[in-house]
Amino acid sequence: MKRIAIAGIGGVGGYFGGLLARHYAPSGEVEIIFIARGENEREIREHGLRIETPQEDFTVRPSLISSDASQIGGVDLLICCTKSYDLEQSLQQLAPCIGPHTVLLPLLNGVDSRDRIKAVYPQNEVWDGCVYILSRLRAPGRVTVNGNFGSLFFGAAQGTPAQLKATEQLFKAAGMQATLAPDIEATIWQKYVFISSTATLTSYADADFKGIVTEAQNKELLRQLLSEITAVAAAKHISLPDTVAQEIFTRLENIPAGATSSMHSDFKAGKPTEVHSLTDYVVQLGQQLGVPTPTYAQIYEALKKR
Ligand SMILES: NC(=O)C1=CN([C@@H]2O[C@H](COP(=O)(O)OP(=O)(O)OC[C@H]3O[C@@H](n4cnc5c(N)ncnc54)[C@H](OP(=O)(O)O)[C@@H]3O)[C@@H](O)[C@H]2O)C=CC1
Ligand SMILES: CC(C)(CO)C(=O)C(=O)O
Repeated sequence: MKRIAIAGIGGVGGYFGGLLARHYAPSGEVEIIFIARGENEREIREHGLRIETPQEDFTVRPSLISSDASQIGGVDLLICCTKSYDLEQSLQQLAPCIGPHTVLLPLLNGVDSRDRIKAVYPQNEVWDGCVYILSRLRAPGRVTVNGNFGSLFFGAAQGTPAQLKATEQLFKAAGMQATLAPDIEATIWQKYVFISSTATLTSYADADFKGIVTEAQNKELLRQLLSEITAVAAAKHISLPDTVAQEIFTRLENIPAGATSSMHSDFKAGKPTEVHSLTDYVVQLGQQLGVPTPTYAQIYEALKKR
């Protein structure tokens, strides 16, 4: 992997792309390309990308930053970090970067990104991935990370094993907590069960993560959402640990005070949201698989009107 592009320099792309740029861009050992637009692109080009974490603050400069795919040309790995509702448009726009050997790796929340990418680029190798991080683009060129976790899982059932292994080493050398997951489908579903249920409920109840486990009515709604989504996963033959729901309650109890899901932050800010991929998708899948999801359906109807 000699040319790696990160599409979408927001909370996720800024943090993980930033770690790659810090390690590889100065030597040029691997070219790290940021695909960003608007004020964010201008600010990063002029002053670099500032990353603020609880441990350290630093500024990185990528090898190249652009919104113009024809200026970038072909890349070996394209890491997709847009929001779900921007996935297809960004992929179409990035056609000049995607040659026959380009591998694509989505890090979006959701379980259908790989299929959606395959629908646009059926010939390409597409991996799958997910991240655990609390990170926001606070201002153009400035990413802030909250909490002491920031991990990335990736893998592919039909990927090239040597390339997957080499990429894990490349990520780790850059200081990323990256894991090549043996069963990536189960890994992204485990993340999905967490984020779908909590993003749906934090948005609906207008409460942060702590608020949905401390308030009795919210706690009951969370139990119902978890029971519905795990039934959908089981009907899809996804092997999740029996403890998945309990682990989510434990994780929520240990999350920093005031922290909330990115979907809840987007609802509060009046921005577009990922409600389709995080809430409605479970209802749709439930209907296809004959699994009732009444709590999801009722909350989706309410969120749709906001
Ligand atoms: N933030 C977090 O802590 C976490 C987020 N996630 C998931 O990761 C994904 C990304 O989230 P997040 O990083 O928060 O999102 P952000 O909105 O912070 O970042 C996405 C970026 O992509 C840019 N973008 C979209 N289309 C294009 C394009 N065609 N060309 C260039 N740039 C483009 C957007 O630009 P513009 O603003 O101009 O639209 C924006 O800067 C989501 O699926 C989210 O659910 C997962 C775990 C944690
Ligand atoms: C819950 C969290 C912060 C975990 O990574 C997340 O994925 C999100 O807010 O989108």
